[in-house]
Amino acid sequence: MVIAVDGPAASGKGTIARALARHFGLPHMDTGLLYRAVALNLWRWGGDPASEFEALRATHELNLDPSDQELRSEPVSKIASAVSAYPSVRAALLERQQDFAGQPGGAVLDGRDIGTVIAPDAEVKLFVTASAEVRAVRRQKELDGRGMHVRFEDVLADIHARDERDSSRDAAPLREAADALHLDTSELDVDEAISAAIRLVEEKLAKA
Ligand SMILES: Nc1ncnc2c1ncn2[C@@H]1O[C@H](COP(=O)(O)OP(=O)(O)OP(=O)(O)O)[C@@H](O)[C@H]1O
Ligand SMILES: Nc1ccn([C@@H]2O[C@H](COP(=O)(O)O)[C@@H](O)[C@H]2O)c(=O)n1
Repeated sequence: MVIAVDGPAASGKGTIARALARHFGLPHMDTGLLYRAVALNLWRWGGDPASEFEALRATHELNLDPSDQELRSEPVSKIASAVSAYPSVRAALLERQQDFAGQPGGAVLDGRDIGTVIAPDAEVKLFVTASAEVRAVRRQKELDGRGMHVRFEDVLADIHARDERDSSRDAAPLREAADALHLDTSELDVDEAISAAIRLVEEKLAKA
């Protein structure tokens, strides 16, 4: 079974995807980390994020170490958002994601284009969202926890900017798939959001 989880920045899709993977005993891929790894490569060798050619070079020999704290740093987040708009960068990362989704037994993947591009035939698609303000509160708290103190207005502006870039790009824009189940977590805490997601998946499987 493949479960596709998409949604905007800090909507809680990663938290939900990890919990679904645990609940259903499936492997999980956070596809945002791939774009972050490309961004980190580019940043470390001083490449120019405005150059699609240089961004594509940064996809070569991609070593992804999810424990690398720099993957989640602000400069890398900004570069990841920029390079993810390049069609050649997306194409370079496609096979890795589709292979993961296609493994025997299935998988859970979260990102922006899982239900629309990576796994359009996924048995279950969730589109996780929350208001921009709620997402900014969550992101600010997360950054605080990592010792990075950023003004709320700046976090909110960054969320708006990322939403705009992710939804307006030509290559695999952030879109809710027509057959996705919509989950708004604005009023839900983590446990409630996870329970709601598990319920939605189980209801969908029961109908199949
Ligand atoms: N329902 C919720 N209520 C409160 N906090 C939440 C909820 N869901 C997630 N969070 C917290 O919000 C932050 C962002 O969550 P998460 O990383 O799951 O979002 P995301 O959509 O995967 O983000 P991104 O795509 O930007 O990496 C985390 O600190 C997480 O613990
Ligand atoms: N399937 C995806 C996943 C991510 N992106 C872009 O990567 C950036 C980092 O992703 P996070 O989920 O870790 O925040 C993000 O800004 C997206 O633009 C993507 O395009 N497609």
